Amino acid sequence: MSAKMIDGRAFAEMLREQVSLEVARLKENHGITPGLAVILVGQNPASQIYVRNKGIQTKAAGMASFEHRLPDTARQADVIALIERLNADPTVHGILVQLPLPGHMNTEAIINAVDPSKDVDGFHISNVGLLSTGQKAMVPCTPLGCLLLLRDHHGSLTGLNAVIVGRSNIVGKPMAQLLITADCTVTIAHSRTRDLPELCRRADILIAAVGRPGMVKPDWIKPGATVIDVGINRIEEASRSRLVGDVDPNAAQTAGAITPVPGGVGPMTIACLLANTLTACCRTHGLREPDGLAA
Ligand SMILES: NC(=O)C1=CN([C@@H]2O[C@H](COP(=O)(O)OP(=O)(O)OC[C@H]3O[C@@H](n4cnc5c(N)ncnc54)[C@H](OP(=O)(O)O)[C@@H]3O)[C@@H](O)[C@H]2O)C=CC1
Ligand SMILES: Nc1nc(=O)c2c([nH]1)NC[C@@H]1CN(c3ccc(C(=O)N[C@@H](CCC(=O)O)C(=O)O)cc3)C=[N+]21
Repeated sequence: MSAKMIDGRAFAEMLREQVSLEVARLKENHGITPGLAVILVGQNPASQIYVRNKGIQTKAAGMASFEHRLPDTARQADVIALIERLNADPTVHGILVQLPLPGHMNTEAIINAVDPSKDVDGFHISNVGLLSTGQKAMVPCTPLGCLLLLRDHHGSLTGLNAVIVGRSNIVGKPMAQLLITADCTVTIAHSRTRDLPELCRRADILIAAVGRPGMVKPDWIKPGATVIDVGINRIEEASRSRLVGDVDPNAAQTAGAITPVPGGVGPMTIACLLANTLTACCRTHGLREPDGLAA
């Protein structure tokens, strides 16, 4: 049997369409245009592509897009001064600082300089705390995207065993919080986990967020399980570069459903960023939040 391919690209397009409609309504009824500011420090080629795509999709949704590029040589104080300016700017409802930052900068200090109500990445300690205590937070885009795909596929997630491979602050940990709130039984695995294949075989929902091409093998998957491949790995092959996930493509023969790479979680991340910007804008202005866009 071959798994159902979960079409993240199509789902993300639907989500962006929904965001566009709400943005148009906000403009029409309240004269407000949601704005997203993205800060890019340095020349990381992958980051440049992501930031460009974000700008294009932000504008396509009818929102205002502000891009701020700083050189590698910028000082941490310059980045924080810029963030403070954006915090105070009423036309900016969301602020994203593209990661990774250059090595001489303290990522935590920079993330925590963002006004939590504009923290559309959901990385600020206040939002992390709100999420982990089950309160209304800004939710990190990638885990939110995974949750929306899982809810769409399963309906209720109650009682399902979820195994998350990866414990980063941007994917693994917030993913665990969301799935706990969705009444899954959650296990987080990492590089020190013993007998990872055996643990994965117990998962009804398996989430791979590791950064190792094809690490998750077909015989690690419980027949019929849902597999969400968060990994984005660029590999060089026959002098061309292509994107692969953390899951071996042959896993589709064991899984019940699986997200492809590309075309799975990646497009959902950007769609959720736009949804979060809209949510932040509605909250700032005390307006009703559109249904179905937040966790
Ligand atoms: N689709 C999207 O929108 C996004 C995709 N990504 C992709 O997701 C992947 C993970 O990203 P991110 O969370 O930032 O990565 P990190 O490098 O921050 O975390 C990787 C995690 O994987 C664990 N790990 C590493 N090797 C193994 C192993 N052999 N067995 C088990 N666990 C292991 C690490 O364990 P330990 O903690 O013990 O070191 C760590 O917890 C990357 O490919 C990244 O490009 C990331 C963000 C968004
Ligand atoms: N502050 C911050 N927030 C982030 O959310 C953030 C970040 N920094 N740094 C980098 C990672 C990575 N990330 C991706 C977003 C979209 C795709 C995406 O659209 N992927 C497409 C393919 C794109 C391509 O072809 O390169 C796909 O999977 O189909 C991938 C990865 C967000 N991240």
